Amino acid sequence: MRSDGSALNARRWWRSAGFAWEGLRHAYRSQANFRIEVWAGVLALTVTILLRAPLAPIALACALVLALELVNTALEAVVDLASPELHPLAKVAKDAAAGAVLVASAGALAVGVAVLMPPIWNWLGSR
Ligand SMILES: Nc1ncnc2c1ncn2[C@@H]1O[C@H](COP(=O)(O)OP(=O)(O)OP(=O)(O)O)[C@@H](O)[C@H]1O
Repeated sequence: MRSDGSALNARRWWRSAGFAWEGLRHAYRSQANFRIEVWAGVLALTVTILLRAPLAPIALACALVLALELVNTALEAVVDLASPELHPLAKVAKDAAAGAVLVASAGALAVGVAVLMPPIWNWLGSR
């Protein structure tokens, strides 16, 4: 009984993970900003690892920006579905979601500068 339930849960989890992966692929293909943020994140993580700087704040900042960009993409799709015509509330929804990405990006930039600048200065000074 119990093992049946676990097997079912594992299958359901993999199915949900597959849908989430499809969402990520869709965002990467259709959203230029998401592609830029993915590669900026890869660059930031690579530099962090090479400089042996603290990884957790950089990884969290990158994850926050990417997650909010995905939510922004989802919200844009829902707004376009619900309100194909121009509507002031559709504008509020899209602008606020874009604002959330902007706030997270500014925060991530601040974290990146605070965490990476000291080791970058040290590295430059030692050359
Ligand atoms: N249905 C709508 N009603 C009112 N204003 C809208 C509507 N759709 C879009 N807008 C306005 O146009 C702006 C850009 O909308 P759009 O859907 O092109 O978003 P975007 O951020 O450019 O999307 P993408 O990431 O796909 O380039 C919105 O932020 C909003 O101000």
